Amino acid sequence: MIQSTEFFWWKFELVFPPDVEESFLWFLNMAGIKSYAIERSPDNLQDQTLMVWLPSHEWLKKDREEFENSLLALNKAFREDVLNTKWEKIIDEDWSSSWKKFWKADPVGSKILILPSWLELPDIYSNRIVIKLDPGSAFGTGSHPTTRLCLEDLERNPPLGKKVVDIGCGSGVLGIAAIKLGAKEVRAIDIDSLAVRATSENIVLNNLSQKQLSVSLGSIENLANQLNPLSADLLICNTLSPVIKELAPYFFKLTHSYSRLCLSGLLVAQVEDITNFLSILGWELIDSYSSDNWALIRLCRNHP
Ligand SMILES: C[S@@+](CC[C@H](N)C(=O)[O-])C[C@H]1O[C@@H](n2cnc3c(N)ncnc32)[C@H](O)[C@@H]1O
Repeated sequence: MIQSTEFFWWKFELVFPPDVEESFLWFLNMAGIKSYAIERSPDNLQDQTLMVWLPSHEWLKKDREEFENSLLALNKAFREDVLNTKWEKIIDEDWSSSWKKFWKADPVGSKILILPSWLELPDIYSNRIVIKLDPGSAFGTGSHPTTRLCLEDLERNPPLGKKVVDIGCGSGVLGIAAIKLGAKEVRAIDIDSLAVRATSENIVLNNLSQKQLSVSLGSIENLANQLNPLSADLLICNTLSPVIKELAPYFFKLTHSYSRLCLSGLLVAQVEDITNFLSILGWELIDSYSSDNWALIRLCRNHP
């Protein structure tokens, strides 16, 4: 039995270059770590600091050493030099408020504002479409380039009156944006129960109804195998390239002849490979956009 006085958080910090972020986030996901924050340089080009908060009773000395060694080995694979790491004991502090201080109201594109739920709307952004977010422990603060690419794409191609499916919804940010930009209905799904909880909470925060935006736990096959799968006009999926490849065979089942796919989470270098892969499954590239080495692609069906 753990006494409350014995409990504390380990805050671990690691500085890393932006081009290896995908690998580090993938590693954290694999290690089951969902509570982290990243402090980025304003231009997203300099080294950034990853912070994770680990409960002391689950992360004993050997676990922390193993974790740090695996991260450093990953880092070495990309760079010759080993970057500094730091462990800090955080006593009497709730991790969920520790990372909140790294968040600000964040304008995206020309119309959207991501507003952390604990902040007031700054006057200068009062004419923007506000998406209130409390990400809980789920990915999707809107600050990651892959999420921004999706939000900008929704802004460029507002889904007016459309039915949308959001696979891997994280905090629900994309589904909420889709509704606020005119979508009729969004079905969101995620394999992570924390993401489903965060999305449910963010639906309420943004005064949306379950009819507008519904969320469920599972993967694409759960949606596709439902008695009445939604025939989506737009399918959004922001996750990594290997996951998109796994999900792709289900895209036809959830869409119709004139549907569009909006896929993000890809590295620019992966676009050609994934486009060729999707072409075999009946999807044709319409557009691609990139930011900081990340890419988003839009596709339509190349046959009915
Ligand atoms: C990069 S995050 C994107 C979150 C949010 N959509 C955004 O754009 O910020 C990817 C999300 O996909 C979820 N995910 C990964 N594999 C999945 C799968 N096979 N089916 C559904 N969700 C999945 C993860 O749990 C995570 O929440």
